[in-house]
Amino acid sequence: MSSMIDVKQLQKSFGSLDVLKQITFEVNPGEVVAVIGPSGSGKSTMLRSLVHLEEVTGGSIFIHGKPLVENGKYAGHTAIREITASMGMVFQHFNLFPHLTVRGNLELAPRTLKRENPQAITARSSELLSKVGLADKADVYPSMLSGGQKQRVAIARALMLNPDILLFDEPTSALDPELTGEVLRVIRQLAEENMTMIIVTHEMNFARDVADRVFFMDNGEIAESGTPEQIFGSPKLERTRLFLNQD
Ligand SMILES: Nc1ncnc2c1ncn2[C@@H]1O[C@H](COP(=O)(O)OP(=O)(O)OP(=O)(O)O)[C@@H](O)[C@H]1O
Repeated sequence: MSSMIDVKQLQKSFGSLDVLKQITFEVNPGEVVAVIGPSGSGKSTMLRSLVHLEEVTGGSIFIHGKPLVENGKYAGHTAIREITASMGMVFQHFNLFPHLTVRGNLELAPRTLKRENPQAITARSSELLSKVGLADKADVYPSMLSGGQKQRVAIARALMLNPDILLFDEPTSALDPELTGEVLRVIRQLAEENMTMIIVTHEMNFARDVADRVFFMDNGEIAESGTPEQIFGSPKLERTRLFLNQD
């Protein structure tokens, strides 16, 4: 089985700060990977590198076997656009466009790309808003929504271009505790539908339940990786336990 995401010796520095130190991992189709670890360990930078929101300083990223960057050398603009279009990203702070309605947020990218006719795009945005339980919010502006609703809109938006990989950067960290459940339910449903996902999260119970594998990042490295049972259950993983106990 060929891997969906193949990262080799990924390296990223900001000046003299080595944020990613030769990170290597693979993600298989349909796999859900939860990334945990202390603040500043490089989780966001790793995720953002996959969708070219950060340029790495060394190493390789292959998506579906296609090189986004190989040994530190980036593919051309067209190839980068094609490769990153197969991935959707959901951010901590939703990043919705405030001047567009919910439906406008979903339809902006597909309308700009003009790959589908407008009727097909509208049918798809309606379908995805139903999927995240917000069919009745199509015509409202983001400012009218709760944080949990905004994040569900952001997830629906990320699905509009039919990605086969979804990346989540702390999707519930900006939410009041009572609103995290509705967002986690949507992510769990996507996992049941076999969406390939990498989820950076501080929700340990969620990571334990939904992930096939857990990466524990520390100081720019994947310090430990394994099944949730291995990561959360083994007394051998001292560094991980220390972090989990702090949380
Ligand atoms: N644009 C930047 N310029 C300089 N340093 C940066 C930049 N972006 C991130 N860093 C640094 O890189 C390190 C890793 O940051 P990153 O956001 O990837 O960590 P993280 O594990 O996601 O942390 P958190 O859980 O707090 O979001 C931090 O020390 C951060 O200060």
